[in-house]
Amino acid sequence: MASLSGLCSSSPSLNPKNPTSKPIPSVRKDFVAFPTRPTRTPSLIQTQSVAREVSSDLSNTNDSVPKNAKKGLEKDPHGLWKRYVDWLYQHKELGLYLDVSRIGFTDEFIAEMEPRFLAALKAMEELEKGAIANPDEGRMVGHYWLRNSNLAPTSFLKTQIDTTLDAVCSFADEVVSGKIKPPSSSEGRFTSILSVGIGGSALGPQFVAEALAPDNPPLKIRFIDNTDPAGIDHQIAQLGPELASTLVIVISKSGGTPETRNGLLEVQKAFREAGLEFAKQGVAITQENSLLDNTARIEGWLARLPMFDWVGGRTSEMSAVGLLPAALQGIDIREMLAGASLMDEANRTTVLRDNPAALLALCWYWASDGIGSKDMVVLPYKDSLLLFSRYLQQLVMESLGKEFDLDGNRVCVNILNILIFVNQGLTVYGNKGSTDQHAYIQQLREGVHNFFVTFVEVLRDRPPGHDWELEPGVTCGDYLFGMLQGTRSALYANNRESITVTVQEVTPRSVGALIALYERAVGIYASMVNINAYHQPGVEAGKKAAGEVLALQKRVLAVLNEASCKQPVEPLTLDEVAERCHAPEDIEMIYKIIAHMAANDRALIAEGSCGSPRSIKVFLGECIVDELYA
Ligand SMILES: O=P(O)(O)OC[C@H]1O[C@](O)(CO)[C@@H](O)[C@@H]1O
Repeated sequence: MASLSGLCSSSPSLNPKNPTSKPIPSVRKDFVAFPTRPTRTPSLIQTQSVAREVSSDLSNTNDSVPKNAKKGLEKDPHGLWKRYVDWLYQHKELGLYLDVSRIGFTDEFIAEMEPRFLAALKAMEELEKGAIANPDEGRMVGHYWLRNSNLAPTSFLKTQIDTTLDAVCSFADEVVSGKIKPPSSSEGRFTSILSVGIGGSALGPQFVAEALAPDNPPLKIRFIDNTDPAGIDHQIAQLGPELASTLVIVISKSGGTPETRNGLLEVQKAFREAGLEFAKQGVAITQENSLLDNTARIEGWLARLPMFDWVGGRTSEMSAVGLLPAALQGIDIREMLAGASLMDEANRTTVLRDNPAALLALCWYWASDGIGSKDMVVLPYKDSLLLFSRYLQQLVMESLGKEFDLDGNRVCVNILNILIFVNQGLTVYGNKGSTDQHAYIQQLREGVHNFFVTFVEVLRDRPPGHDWELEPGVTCGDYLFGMLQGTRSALYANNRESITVTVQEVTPRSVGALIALYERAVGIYASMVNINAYHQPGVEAGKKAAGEVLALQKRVLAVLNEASCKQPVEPLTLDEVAERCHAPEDIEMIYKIIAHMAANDRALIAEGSCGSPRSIKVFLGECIVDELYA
């Protein structure tokens, strides 16, 4: 019998199909139920988060989840106030507070986690010094250098960072001042930005625009962040004649992401149709010599700015990716960088109580048992921070959602003396308060207990001089405040844990600090659970499968085209198409391809209907004489 605490190697004998595997017991924390103060043990996790494989004959195990029992949450008001004061973190210069008192961690837990915390900080130190912190891709991880280039491990990298920042600032200044202008707009200056990019090449700029863009920015921003043709058409239609004064920023680290390429091609077509010269209005932000970079260089685009190999997409907000769009909207990017840098500084201390990112990571670990057994609901009580949860979704989930740890093992946990494999991750969702009060907070208060909350509080309601009392002694912002505090209390009363991050105001400085806080918390948490936070192997699987679907579609088209070029036209059943494609096992996908083409008038159904796949006979509307279809 193996030790019952730990990380397990992925031995083939643990395959779910292996007959030696035992069924997963249905275990829920609620089974250890106490009416007011539930005692939870970290080794009991919710069934929805457990993996499918179980074995009681495991080797190579060690600690994955501390075994100290979770105590009930403090409910005594004096005890709670003491806990609040004892653990309250404040960053004076940033005006940022972190309250972790409503997470129920114990002193024993902190003591038990200390070695991991210190090891994680050591790993962060190495990372900042330029270690290959992303071993799979053999890359350094250098987003922290972006806000303090003196930290860059070589003078070459420092110069790259400084030069790029200067280039971003001067290009933005020249565009905003009208020195760089669109070639054929009556406006005489650029008025809009159309940002084309996806994932980390969109989410940061979207979050920052929503949070910080002034009401009347020098350039308004729009985004194309998908390959949805209707969505793209909508953005272009909304621009209308303003396309002539629109700066198109195409952002892709790799320079080869299909959705972004498609967005670019669609926008270029719109430019052609409007009689505009795209190159004079196009900017590329990408790695040197990527496909996008080469295209931009050959076509002579207005500007090209670099993305660095050592900056991941989801941590690229402080690179040209986030800085250029922000600067063009009149956002003070040096303040954003300063906020991030101050936060980074704070997160280097080995004193846990003074390290906000480590506090966050420990809370996540406690609340989700170090295996993501609970979701993180992010609730900013401020409209302008609406996109924070969406931004964090990628930052956290793409970083932490991993099957294997850094040693190539899968995590396993002990549930009632049975070891169960779990994949790592931490689910993030949320919108904003108090809007969500009228949507899903009912479930948070009384429904399935599978989450912890992060409240984001902004102390300043609106700029000075604009406030008024809509009833005696009470402003609109007081209501928002009351809703936040009320929800926090009501959730806690029902044993729902929460963290509260408070900032004075939503400013470039505080937004920079928030981004830096979460970037570091993710890094520390990943170290604590021994995973690579900086790669995304799972995303590749979906991309590869999408490529295979498109390759199959081309074969389907060729087969249909051949039959449709016959005289008379030969409508084919799905079985016939699959057989001629030499892909009988892909018949369902072939059906979906044909149904999609038929819905878009690119294939004609001769017989039957898409609701009865076996009845379908299909052909193309015209015979295409093109070698691509051969
Ligand atoms: O900037 P790129 O290379 O276009 O990638 C966009 C996004 O795609 C991903 O690689 C996932 O597919 C993200 O990590 C990244 O932010």
